[in-house]
Amino acid sequence: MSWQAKRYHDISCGHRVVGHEGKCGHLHGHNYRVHFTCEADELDNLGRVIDFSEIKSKLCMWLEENWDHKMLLWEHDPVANVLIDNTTGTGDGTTLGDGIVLVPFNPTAENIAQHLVLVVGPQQLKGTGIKLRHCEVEETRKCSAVYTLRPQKNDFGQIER
Ligand SMILES: Nc1nc2c(c(=O)[nH]1)N=C([C@H](O)[C@H](O)COP(=O)(O)OP(=O)(O)OP(=O)(O)O)CN2
Repeated sequence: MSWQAKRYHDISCGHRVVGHEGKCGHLHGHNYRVHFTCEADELDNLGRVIDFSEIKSKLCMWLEENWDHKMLLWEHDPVANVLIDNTTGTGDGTTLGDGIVLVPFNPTAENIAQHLVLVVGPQQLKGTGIKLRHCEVEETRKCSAVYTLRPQKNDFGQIER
């Protein structure tokens, strides 16, 4: 038996998809909606998977602090390498390199969802006994991608949820 608790969060990010056949290879942005699904085998003594406010503080706030209003670029993207070290002033106290976040993947919705489940979830939920099982990343209200953590077998061949 398992339970799931869900919360979504909205952020705005720039990105580009390296090698895209069409317009998505250009620098552009989205109002992303990210849906987090947390899972537990047991409920706590109040009957919760995890308090909704903890999903907010641990996962939604991670998005807010790390990615919101930033430009997500693949670390191997040649455009990123031009921008990241660029200290050319823009006249308002910022530089062209400000707000660039290098990520270790081409920033499609699929790769963003996978990174959140495999890297950010375990880091942010460490010690809680809760898993980030599933993440859906909406680029627009029409289009989204989903990554789901599959149950794995332990050394005894038992399914570990
Ligand atoms: N499977 C995926 N396909 C695409 C992704 C992605 O992350 N995963 N990303 C993009 C682009 O980022 C693009 O901005 C979105 O593309 P698209 O839906 O074609 O464009 P619009 O939102 O402008 O939709 P219109 O209906 O054409 O206005 C592309 N594909």
